[in-house]
Amino acid sequence: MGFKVEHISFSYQERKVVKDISLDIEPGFFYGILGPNGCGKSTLIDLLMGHLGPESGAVNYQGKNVRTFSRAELACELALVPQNFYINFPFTAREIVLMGRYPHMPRFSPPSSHDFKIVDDIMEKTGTSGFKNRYMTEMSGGERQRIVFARALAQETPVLLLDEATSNLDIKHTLTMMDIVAQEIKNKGKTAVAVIQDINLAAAYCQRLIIIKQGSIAAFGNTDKVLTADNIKKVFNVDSHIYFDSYSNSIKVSFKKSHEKIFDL
Ligand SMILES: Nc1ncnc2c1ncn2[C@@H]1O[C@H](COP(=O)(O)OP(=O)(O)OP(=O)(O)O)[C@@H](O)[C@H]1O
Repeated sequence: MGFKVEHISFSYQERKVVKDISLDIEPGFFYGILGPNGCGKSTLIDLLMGHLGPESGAVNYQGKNVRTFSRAELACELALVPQNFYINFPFTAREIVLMGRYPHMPRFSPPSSHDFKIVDDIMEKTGTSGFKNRYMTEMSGGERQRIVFARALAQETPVLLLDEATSNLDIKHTLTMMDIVAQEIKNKGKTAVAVIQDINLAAAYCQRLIIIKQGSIAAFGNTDKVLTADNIKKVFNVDSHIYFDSYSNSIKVSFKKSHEKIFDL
């Protein structure tokens, strides 16, 4: 059933940043959210997660208002890789990934051998085993981001929400993370909704795009239908050329720089 978002609006103080958004997010697809800085992408993720409540309209998940789920219930359904993850307590990387198992553990019970196996398998898969005993407070931004991704996988939820989850990652780890998300969708029928700044990365992985401009939906649909030069111009005010790239087997966007050639490259 997925998410049914019905006419939601949200303001910070007096300023409306989400304006009458309606969306159906069907299970089993990779959705990308694109749009300029400050257009409301992270706020939309917070509304989907139930962290924020809309001032009008509703976010329904599996036919029920997301705000009526308990925190524990939601943690078994939705896992978030946030844009920023701050921690000042010296947990090790493995302890953080193990936190992804908490929603599945009976109250006051220690983690089982099954929980530890899931954690260790996921750390292996995400290439994070090498620093499992290191403190999160002593890791680089990209290393921390990979651990928070591993924690979200350990939660074993049907839905993954990613808010610029690859922003600190090098190209190898970016592709690894996106491949893992795509496999989770294909093999386990999961749903992913990812805020992505890199339009070409979204084009390569996302089956459907939600393009936002100033808090409203500018375009929504299959990537090959909505990723057009017209939409990019309308939303980002940038000229572009869209083509199919057989090497990456995906749509690519080439952007026009300023009209004057600045340097000879
Ligand atoms: N806690 C807050 N209080 C007041 N205004 C906020 C708050 N959080 C965000 N905003 C404002 O709401 C608008 C939407 O913010 P949001 O973080 O959703 O944008 P975004 O599309 O995710 O941006 P970016 O691409 O820069 O991450 C922005 O103008 C931002 O300044």
